Amino acid sequence: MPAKIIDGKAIAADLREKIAADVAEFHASTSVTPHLVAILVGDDQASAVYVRNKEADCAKVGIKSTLHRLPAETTQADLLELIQSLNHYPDVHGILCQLPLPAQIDEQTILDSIDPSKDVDAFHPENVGRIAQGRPRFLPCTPHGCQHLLIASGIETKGAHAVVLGRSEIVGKPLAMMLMQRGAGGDATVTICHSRTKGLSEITRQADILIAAIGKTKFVTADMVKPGAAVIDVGINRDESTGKLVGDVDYEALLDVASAITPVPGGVGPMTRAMLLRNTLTAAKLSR
Ligand SMILES: NC(=O)C1=CN([C@@H]2O[C@H](COP(=O)(O)OP(=O)(O)OC[C@H]3O[C@@H](n4cnc5c(N)ncnc54)[C@H](OP(=O)(O)O)[C@@H]3O)[C@@H](O)[C@H]2O)C=CC1
Ligand SMILES: Nc1nc(=O)c2c([nH]1)NC[C@@H]1CN(c3ccc(C(=O)N[C@@H](CCC(=O)O)C(=O)O)cc3)C=[N+]21
Repeated sequence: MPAKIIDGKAIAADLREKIAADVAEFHASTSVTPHLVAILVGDDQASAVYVRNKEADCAKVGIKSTLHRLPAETTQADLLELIQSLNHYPDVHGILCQLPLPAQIDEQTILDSIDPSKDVDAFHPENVGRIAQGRPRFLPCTPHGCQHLLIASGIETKGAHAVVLGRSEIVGKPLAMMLMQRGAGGDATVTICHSRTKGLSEITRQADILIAAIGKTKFVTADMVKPGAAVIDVGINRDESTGKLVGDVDYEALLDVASAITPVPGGVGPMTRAMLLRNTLTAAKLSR
């Protein structure tokens, strides 16, 4: 039987409807419009896709959004100054600084400078620590999106072997942490793989749930997947020849192996954006 295609676009649209209602209710009782500020330094490709859709998403749910586009040669001091001013500005509830940043800027310094109560990416060490301890303020958008896709598709994480490919601070590491936590969308037995992992395909073949977040086109092939596994493809890569967006897994081949799979586009990407809206509302509530 061909894999069930997990429709991230539709699941994200459902989430947005709920968020729009919550934003309206919050506004009715406080007169506050949640406000998200995104900062894009230079023009990374994946970031450009993200930015393109973010503004429209915000408008759909009644969230105000502002984009600061800074040139690729922006200095760290200038970026820090902008973030400091946004930290102090009461009308700004969420701050997101797009990664990666140009080489002259130290990412950790920048992420550490964002007020943790406005940190809608959940990248600040205080927020990461809270996630690790199982008492989150914000959940990171992409991992939360993946987890929600599993829950909404009825894929049991409890007791499942989840294999996460990739250990980045933005996707792999926090996702592994969340899948391991007690409760809904958690209670999985988690293995994390990275570029130094030996015998990768033996490990991926043990996965009931396989999550690919490595940034390599069609890296996960059919022989790496156990028949019946659920596959979540986080990758957003540009296919050199067609110019289209493609994931980290060989989607066509996996349709005959997996029990469920997310497409790219239309899988995790829209979920990331929906979770960002949710976090912006949470940040606005925190500011009261
Ligand atoms: N859909 C969405 O909403 C989002 C999508 N993305 C996409 O997800 C992908 C991953 O992003 P991100 O986590 O930021 O990427 P990073 O480049 O930060 O991390 C990639 C990870 O993959 C590992 N890796 C690389 N090559 C291999 C290999 N051959 N075998 C095993 N592991 C490998 C790396 O290992 P090591 O640590 O050893 O270097 C690293 O841990 C990208 O395509 C990105 O565009 C990202 C964010 C959101
Ligand atoms: N601080 C920070 N936080 C991030 O969360 C972050 C980041 N920096 N840098 C870049 C990556 C990448 N990322 C994407 C999110 C959604 C889509 C997305 O919406 N994808 C659509 C594509 C739709 C289209 O083609 O326009 C889809 O997959 O269906 C893509 C990429 C977030 N990231």
